[in-house]
Amino acid sequence: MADIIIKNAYVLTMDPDLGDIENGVVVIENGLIKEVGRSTGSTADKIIDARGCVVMPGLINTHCHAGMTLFRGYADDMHLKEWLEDRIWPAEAKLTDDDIHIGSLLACLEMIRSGTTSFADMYIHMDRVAQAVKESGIRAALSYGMIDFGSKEKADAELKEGSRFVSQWNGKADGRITTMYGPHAPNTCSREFLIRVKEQAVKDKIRIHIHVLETEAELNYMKENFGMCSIHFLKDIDFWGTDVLAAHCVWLSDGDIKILAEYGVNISHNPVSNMKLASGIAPVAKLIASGANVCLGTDGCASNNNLDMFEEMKTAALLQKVGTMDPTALPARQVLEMATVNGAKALGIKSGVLKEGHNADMIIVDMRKPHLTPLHDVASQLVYAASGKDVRTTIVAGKVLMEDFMVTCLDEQDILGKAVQTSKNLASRIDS
Ligand SMILES: N[C@@H](CCSC[C@H]1O[C@@H](n2cnc3c(=O)[nH]cnc32)[C@H](O)[C@@H]1O)C(=O)O
Ligand SMILES: [Zn+2]
Repeated sequence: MADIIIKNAYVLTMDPDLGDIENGVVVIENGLIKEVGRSTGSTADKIIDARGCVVMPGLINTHCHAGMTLFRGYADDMHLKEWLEDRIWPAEAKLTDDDIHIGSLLACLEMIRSGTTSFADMYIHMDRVAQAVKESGIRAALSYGMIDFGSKEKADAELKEGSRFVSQWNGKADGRITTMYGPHAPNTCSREFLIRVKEQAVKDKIRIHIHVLETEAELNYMKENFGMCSIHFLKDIDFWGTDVLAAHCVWLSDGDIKILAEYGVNISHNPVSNMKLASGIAPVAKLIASGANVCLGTDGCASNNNLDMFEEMKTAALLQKVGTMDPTALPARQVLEMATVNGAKALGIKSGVLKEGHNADMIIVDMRKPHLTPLHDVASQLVYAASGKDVRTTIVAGKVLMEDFMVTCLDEQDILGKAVQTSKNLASRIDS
């Protein structure tokens, strides 16, 4: 007997062979998808009737700083450099383990509510982020963010903590937690340090998550200090590969795009953050055309200011269209691929598609709403008309984390109360 059968659903499998199944079933057993099709002979403990709904792979947020939910609305309308150096970094210096735990639980709640089933995170106090992931039931690829600013002492300490985190948490929570190495960026980490991190990551068979060319200032800094941009610089030190997740990649030349595609680098596009911080427009259409794996992230809540991947999908499509002055750029299906299949590839997880043998990570979106009526094209509706608030049910590893808009995995009211209190206490500590 299976665990769950979802029936009467429009099944958006995101699998090129299976395609969309207009009135289909999904069968879940032992955390995995057992069957996807028009009907099933199986029976299950739990039957979910998804009439009028779409069942689809859960969305994968490939660039996040979950603990930063506590800074939602704390520092807006600023340039990245001042935003980080004058507001965010001094505030982060006052964050405690408990703060990060509550902030991460809040992030998990928000993601589960808005249809995200996996996220990639780079932050500090990562044990408590991992604890929040473990408790909530969501899936995540976690990294301790490392910055050395050219100091050998700092480099040693950061790599030690990064490695400790990897060895402590990789594969934990029944495999829902994977880990990555998180060197912050080419302009905050030294060349020597980046080389060491890459060596360690290869040795440990662990992926890498890094910010690359988010701003024009980084491009100028790299040119001044190394006579080349970050893409060529990282090529020069043998950093690139399919094991790397590079966030942002806004300031690329055509030559850079070729390099990223050639090395099979995974690129997390984060359009809302890029627009809010006025960082620029990443050449996503060109990257995809060149064969690069482009996925989608929200970035942290201090530069977004929410974790709604539906909003991110719509923004990605619109930004590419206006950026290239071409309304055919980044069509709805392609954006959905970025947020599902491509994200899974970037994190190295067997999710992002509804297919037998894959992780049972999926969401049910309720389409019986005024703003989702009439329904001519499901992909178009999901990207251009829906929002995270339309997600009715969220399932990760075969466990129902939210059902009929009720979060079942965490005590939502308790976390909301604690988050308010935590951010108040934090604000007064920052001011003192
Ligand atoms: N171990 C490091 C922290 C690095 S964590 C990752 C860092 O990325 C920062 N961050 C968040 N969003 C962005 C962004 O858009 N660009 C660059 N950095 C960001 C975040 O605030 C955090 O400080 C230290 O002790 O300073
Ligand atoms: Zn970031």
